[in-house]
Amino acid sequence: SPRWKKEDVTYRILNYTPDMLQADVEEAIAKAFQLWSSVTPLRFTRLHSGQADIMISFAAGFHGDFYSFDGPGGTLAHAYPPSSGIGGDAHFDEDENWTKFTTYNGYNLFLVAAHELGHSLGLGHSNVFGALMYPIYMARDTRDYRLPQDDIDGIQALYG
Ligand SMILES: CC(C)C[C@H](C(=O)NO)C(=O)N[C@@H](CC(=O)O)C(=O)NCc1ccccc1
Ligand SMILES: [Ca+2]
Ligand SMILES: [Zn+2]
Repeated sequence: SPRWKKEDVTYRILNYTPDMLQADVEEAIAKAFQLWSSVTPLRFTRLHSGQADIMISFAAGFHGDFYSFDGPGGTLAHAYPPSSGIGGDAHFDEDENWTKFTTYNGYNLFLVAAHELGHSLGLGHSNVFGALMYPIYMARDTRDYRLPQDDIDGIQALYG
C-alpha cells in the first residue's frame, strides 16, 4: 500500500472552520499529527504557504474533487493516500459542527483529524471496534487519548 517515501512530511492548513477558534483548530491538527509521529520515524512540519504534502481544508458540498460532501452527518471528512498532488490531502465537511470538546452534538476535530491523517499516511479502515481507523466515529474523551494498539500495529507495518 502507498506510503510516504520520506520521513519529513509537510502540512498546511488552507482555511479554518468558523465553528472553532483558529488556535484550537491548529492545536487539534498538531495533536493529531503527534499521535502518529510518536510511534513512527515520521516528522511533520507545518507550512504557511506554498505546496505541502498534506493540504488540510474545510469545505461543504462540491469542493473541486470527485467526492462532494453530503450536508450535516454522514460523511464527516475524507483524505487521500500518499502520492503527489492531491495525495495526502484531508478535507473536512464544513456542514458538520466541529468542536474541541467531547460533545454529542458535534464532532471532535482532533479525533476526526487523527483518523483522516491515518488515511493521509496510507492506512485504510480497521475492523477492530475501538480502533482509531474503525470506519465509524465514536465520541470519546480525548484529553489523554492514546493511539489504540491496532492503529500502532498498522502504522508501524508501513513506517516502523
Ligand atoms: C467512505 C468515506 C468517505 C467515509 C468517511 C471516512 O471514512 N473518512 O475517512 C467518513 O466520514 N466516515 C464517517 C462514518 C460514515 O460515513 O459512516 C466517519 O465517522 N468518519 C470519521 C471517523 C471515523 C472513525 C473515527 C474517527 C473519525
Ligand atoms: Ca457530512
Ligand atoms: Zn475513514
